[in-house]
Amino acid sequence: MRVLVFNAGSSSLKLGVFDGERQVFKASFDRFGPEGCDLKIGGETSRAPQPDLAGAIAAVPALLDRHGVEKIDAVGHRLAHGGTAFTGPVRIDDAVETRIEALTPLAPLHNPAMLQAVRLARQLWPDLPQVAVFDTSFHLTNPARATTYAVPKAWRDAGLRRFGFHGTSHRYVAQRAAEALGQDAKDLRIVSIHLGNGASACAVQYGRSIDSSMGMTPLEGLVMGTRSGDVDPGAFGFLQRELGLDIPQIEAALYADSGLKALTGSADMRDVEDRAAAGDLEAQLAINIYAYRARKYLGAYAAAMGGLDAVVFTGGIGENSASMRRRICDGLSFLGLMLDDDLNRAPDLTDRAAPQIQAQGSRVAVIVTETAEQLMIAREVRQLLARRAPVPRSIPVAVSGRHVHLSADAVDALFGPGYRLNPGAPLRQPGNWVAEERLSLEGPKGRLERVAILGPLRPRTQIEVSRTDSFALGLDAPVRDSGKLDGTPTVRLIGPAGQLDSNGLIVAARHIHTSPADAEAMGLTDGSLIRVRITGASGRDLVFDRVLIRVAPGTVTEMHIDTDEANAAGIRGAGEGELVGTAVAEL
Ligand SMILES: Nc1ncnc2c1ncn2[C@@H]1O[C@H](COP(=O)(O)OP(=O)(O)O)[C@@H](O)[C@H]1O
Ligand SMILES: CC(=O)OP(=O)(O)O
Ligand SMILES: [Mg+2]
Repeated sequence: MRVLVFNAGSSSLKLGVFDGERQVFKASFDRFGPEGCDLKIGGETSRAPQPDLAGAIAAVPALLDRHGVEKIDAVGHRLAHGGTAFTGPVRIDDAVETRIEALTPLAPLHNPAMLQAVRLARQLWPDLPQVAVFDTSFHLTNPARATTYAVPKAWRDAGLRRFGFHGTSHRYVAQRAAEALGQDAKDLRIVSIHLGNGASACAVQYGRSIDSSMGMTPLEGLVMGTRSGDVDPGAFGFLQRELGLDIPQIEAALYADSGLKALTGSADMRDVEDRAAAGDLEAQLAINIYAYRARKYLGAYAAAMGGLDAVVFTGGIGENSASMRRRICDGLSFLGLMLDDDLNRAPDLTDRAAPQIQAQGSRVAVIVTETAEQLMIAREVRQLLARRAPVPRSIPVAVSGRHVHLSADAVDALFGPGYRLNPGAPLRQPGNWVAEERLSLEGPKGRLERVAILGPLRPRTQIEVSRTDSFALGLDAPVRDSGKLDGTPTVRLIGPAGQLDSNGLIVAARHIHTSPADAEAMGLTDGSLIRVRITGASGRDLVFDRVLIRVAPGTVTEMHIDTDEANAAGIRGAGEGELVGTAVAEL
């Protein structure tokens, strides 16, 4: 299948034609100005007359004609804002186009050009499938504590929340970094730093985005080409009182006349670096501000994830500016992150290489790689068009009350050296049981008594509670997949023979255990995320999105939810779920 991809950014238009994974045509327009722009085709750069993005998009049909690009089977489009409505790629029809248009005020620098590309392509190829891929959807896994602004409820009810952008890029480079390290992204805590004209950092914890520096709009966070990134919201009142500016004026200036452009007169990091090297003090300050902001987010995300395994740089600046990478990473040896200057100087990024540039002995890997938004969009288009609808079937639902999995050391500490737990009632998953023994949990706020212990023993102690329980304990338990325990809070376990302070306190992410045969029959694969409708006698039916599929031989198909989720769906003990759709895949 040949897929044409439009990636309209805020300062460039990138085009790609992909035959499967192979890119057969590549072009980009950038550095727009009144006298035209740079047009890159393959590796050749020439000047073209288009002064802006709109002109470049209008010039695409002639460009494709000139280069004999034909026999396209589908078209993919990058869209910046998908709100909460678009959780993954979607076939574009009139209704989808209207919904995308409604989101334009939230991405005024991006959605208009992107929509222009959509309209042009739908006009040119009315019979081809057209697919929108959204920057925001990768970040829909962010927990509420990351997406919620502390503002009046009426504002939040109206939709004010954080989203995050550059999701296609963060997803690709995090995955690429994991591959380069020979590890599974599900075992890594990665900070992805995309520094293009727009810039954002993203915390990718065990394969999922848990936070990113852009917010409701692509204005929050890092310093960018023409955007401010973080500013005190108190600035709005100040600017109105002191300069008589109204909100549209302030907003327009924060999007288009701030960032590097405001600090130096040029939005282009190449110019800023050249001027700084020639002794320009404003350019030097701009570089310092830019790097300092990025370094702060890097440190913040290491803290948010409870540790850091890898940092990956991408985007025009992240890929090409060794000095910016150096400045961002300086002073982070306390995190175990040290750069190697020689490796950093000129990493070879050809053929999607992802070289490591950390120093010997650095605990944190540092990777540079070219982003591949167009390739990812082409993949998403192929996958969406090939996707077999999941085969609906009913799935038994089990409600997991609070429980603990203990290590052998923990059993010794709590029940006495050499103690063996007594297996009681068997669980549905073969080989698993509830022990006859119980223990207590204690946190700074309170205590939970008679907590169940599940066997067999595990290499690491893991304590699974509901969100409500975590507040009763006074601890902030993160939502995690089983076994992903680094950086989790410590809780006191109290047994008859002793007590033990152990980390490993989590709220278990909802999931479905299934066997390879059942997964095949349902059209599902390990690691995919699906949507399940829970039906019960209570009439409080609920659709759970993003339920993780865990395929393993010898398992009985069963969905596990916690007591908070069960209460919300009005089920007790056990219930039934029905597979109703597939959500976006994770990394
Ligand atoms: N060699 C380089 N050194 C420093 N910055 C560079 C270099 N090459 C490109 N850049 C910067 O990359 C930014 C554009 O990034 P890019 O990812 O292409 O933009 P977009 O967000 O529009 O896709 C510009 O600020 C440009 O100056
Ligand atoms: C969302 C965003 O900022 O995109 P870009 O970097 O292409 O401007
Ligand atoms: Mg970009």
